[in-house]
Amino acid sequence: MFIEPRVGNGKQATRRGWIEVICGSMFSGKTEELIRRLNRAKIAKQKVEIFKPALDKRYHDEDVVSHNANSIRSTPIDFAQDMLLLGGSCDVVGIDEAQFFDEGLADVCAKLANSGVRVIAAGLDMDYLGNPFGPMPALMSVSEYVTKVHAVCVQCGDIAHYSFRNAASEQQVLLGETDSYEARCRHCFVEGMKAKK
Ligand SMILES: Nc1ncnc2c1ncn2[C@@H]1O[C@H](COP(=O)(O)OP(=O)(O)O)[C@@H](O)[C@H]1O
Ligand SMILES: Cc1cn([C@H]2C[C@H](O)[C@@H](COP(=O)(O)O)O2)c(=O)[nH]c1=O
Ligand SMILES: [Zn+2]
Repeated sequence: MFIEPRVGNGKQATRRGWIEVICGSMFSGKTEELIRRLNRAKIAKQKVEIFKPALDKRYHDEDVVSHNANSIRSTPIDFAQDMLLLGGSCDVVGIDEAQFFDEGLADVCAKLANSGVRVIAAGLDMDYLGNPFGPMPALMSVSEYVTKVHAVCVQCGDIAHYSFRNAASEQQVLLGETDSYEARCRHCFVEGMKAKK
């Protein structure tokens, strides 16, 4: 389990920020883990702001909601840049569905962290083809902490780190749940991709 770091010699003149990334496939518990960390920050009476891409309105217009119905209030925004205005005065900024943000995300998160904000971003590291998703690789490379969480393969019960798409669409962005996706291990993902051809 991720434990909030508290390091340093206590002589720092200014607040220090950092970036945490929670990544993995669909159903791997990214949103649950994000909500857990943000709730702990709220218990510590820290000022918390949560953002999600405006395009993700699967469960709720504003809330970030996990597959097992945990939720937390968030602000939907269109551009990563919007976080600078709203998140700059916070102790902690949470981001869900980070893969849907524009390529400016890593830079925005770095700016927030440099100004003393703790940034926690959750997102898919790979799309349905198994390719890196949007700004995630860049974000992971500038982060202090990367936690990869795993789902359970619905085919064989092994650990899953792929999101296998059952729907016909070949667009990278296709919002959905178990209607269109299943968590799969490497073996079952490769078998599924072969069967599609
Ligand atoms: N194949 C699966 N493997 C693991 N958890 C699953 C699976 N399918 C559904 N779930 C549910 O999804 C929850 C995780 O949801 P969530 O945090 O929203 O995941 P993510 O944000 O990574 O998609 C689990 O606690 C479990 O209740
Ligand atoms: C793999 C993949 C997923 N999506 C969509 C499907 C869901 O709406 C979200 C992921 O949500 P989760 O909280 O991680 O379960 O992303 C997509 O648009 N394209 C893809 O390749
Ligand atoms: Zn499997």
